[in-house]
Amino acid sequence: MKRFFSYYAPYKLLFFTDFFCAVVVGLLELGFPLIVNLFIDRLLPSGNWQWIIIAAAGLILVYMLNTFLQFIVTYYGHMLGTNIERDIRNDLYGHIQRLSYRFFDNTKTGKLLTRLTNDLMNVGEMAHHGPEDLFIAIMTLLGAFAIMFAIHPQLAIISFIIVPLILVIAIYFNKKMTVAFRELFGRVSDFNHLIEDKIGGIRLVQAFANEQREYDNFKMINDAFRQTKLKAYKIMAFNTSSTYMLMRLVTVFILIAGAYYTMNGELTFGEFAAFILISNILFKPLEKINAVIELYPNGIAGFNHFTEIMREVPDVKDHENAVPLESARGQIDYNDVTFAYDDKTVLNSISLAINPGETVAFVGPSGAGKTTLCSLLPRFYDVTRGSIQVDGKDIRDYTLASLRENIGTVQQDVFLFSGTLRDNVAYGKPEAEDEEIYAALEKAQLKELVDSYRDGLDTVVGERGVKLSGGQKQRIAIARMFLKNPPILILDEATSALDTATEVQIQTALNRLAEGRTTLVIAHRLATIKNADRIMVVTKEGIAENGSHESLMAKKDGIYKSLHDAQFAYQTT
Ligand SMILES: Nc1ncnc2c1ncn2[C@@H]1O[C@H](COP(=O)(O)OP(=O)(O)OP(=O)(O)O)[C@@H](O)[C@H]1O
Repeated sequence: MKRFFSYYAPYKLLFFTDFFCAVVVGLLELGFPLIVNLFIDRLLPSGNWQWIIIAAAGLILVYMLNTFLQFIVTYYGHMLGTNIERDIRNDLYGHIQRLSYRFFDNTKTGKLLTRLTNDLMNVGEMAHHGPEDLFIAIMTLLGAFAIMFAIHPQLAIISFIIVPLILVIAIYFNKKMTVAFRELFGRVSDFNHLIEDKIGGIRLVQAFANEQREYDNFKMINDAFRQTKLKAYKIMAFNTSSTYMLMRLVTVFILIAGAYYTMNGELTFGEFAAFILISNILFKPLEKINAVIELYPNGIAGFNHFTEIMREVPDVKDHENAVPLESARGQIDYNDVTFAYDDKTVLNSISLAINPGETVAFVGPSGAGKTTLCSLLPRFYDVTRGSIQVDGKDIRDYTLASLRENIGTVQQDVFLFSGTLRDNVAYGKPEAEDEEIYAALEKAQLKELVDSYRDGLDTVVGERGVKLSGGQKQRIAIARMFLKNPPILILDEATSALDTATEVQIQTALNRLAEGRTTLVIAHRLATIKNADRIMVVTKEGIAENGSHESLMAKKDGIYKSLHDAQFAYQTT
């Protein structure tokens, strides 16, 4: 709660203006029955039209003022809620971005989508309506009671007897709704996950002609979503209708008891009318309290989900005395490195040294841990035991941002953002001039292609770059690296076969990119790494072989030699 209210701090003025206007609106509403009372008991018997018109004109002024205040309450009140929603969303997004690979390995994107959208909309609604409506409702109830009590204490007490019962019922249903809405939120997030997964993979679905199966699956989840929603709405309907019934009972009570007191001469006609009108006004705060109670579970569930994610601590982060890595020379040392994903040990006591400017290729069976080994260098994960050093210093002693600025990664599965070519190439250097971008494209063997597009650098690449071929995407990733110009490179070689011309283009671009940088290549096709300074064979047991292509080929029963021979035999068949 403390955290929730801290979001109001920057908007104190907005909050109090909105609050003040809402209080005045509530008070002015209460004035109307009193004016009717005056009308019936004083002005009507006097027969003085002048006073009647003055009173009517006064009433119009009051209504105009109220209309203006209502506008402020509705607009600025929602502005308050939206501002808070925006701030919470910014904090959440900022935090999510800092979380480590491990978090994303175990979290569904659809869930995060729900947290950032639906959940926070509900929090915004609660932020606006929660405290304000509750306070105004309680104030109006007390004000109404005070007026009724001043007119006729006994009738006032009779009218209010049911109010606590209405509140008790509302609280009872609120508890039930909290449970129902929590379930509903879970369903929304499953739903978003499903949509994200299946629409993202629509090409695969269509390629396997699995539309019907996916549609049936979707219908099933959609139905479960509907069921959960109906459950929540049923509780809501019980709450609304039982409260409505009890509130109408209040009117009947007032009618009967009021008629009795009026006939006994304890109440004037005007006071009787005022009582009935106030009982109608009474419904408003009760309905408001009810609405807040309906809103509350949504908002609380949303805010709880928010705090849950905010409590996630990134397992890879800067330590207090971390220093920036300026421009790395590129000396890399793995010292007795062991690494496990959760409880699955992938790397065991690996030690290796790479000299500045050297190109080292990692080869080995699939799943041996080549990618994992390289992803420890930019600290996508931290080592479980041992240490990795860059230029003689533990990478955990450098600030994370500076370490990653010094390392460029070209992944086998190139990710492009939906935007233009310029956005994607200049992603690592947004301030780059067009000439620089073109120079990078040239080095990546892509300039001709970009020139052939009518929109040049402004060509839209489609979602995840669907409008480009695999080879083109690879070269965009390479161009990105030319622009970023890091001293250390990690190249996760594409496994997919490209045509010879494209392969030659990419290889030329990669060789050029590797020049003068310390380069770690995760190699799948051995033909491409013959010229690497050194080749290391990674197996589940560790680095099994280490040397140049020639020296490894000279080993009679060497793993590299057998891998190489097997690939060569496969390619020539
Ligand atoms: N994020 C992850 N969470 C849990 N286990 C993982 C994760 N990434 C990889 N693994 C597991 O770690 C092991 C090593 O995977 P890695 O991708 O490093 O191997 P690789 O040698 O690069 O394989 P390939 O040549 O097929 O790309 C595999 O058994 C894999 O299943």
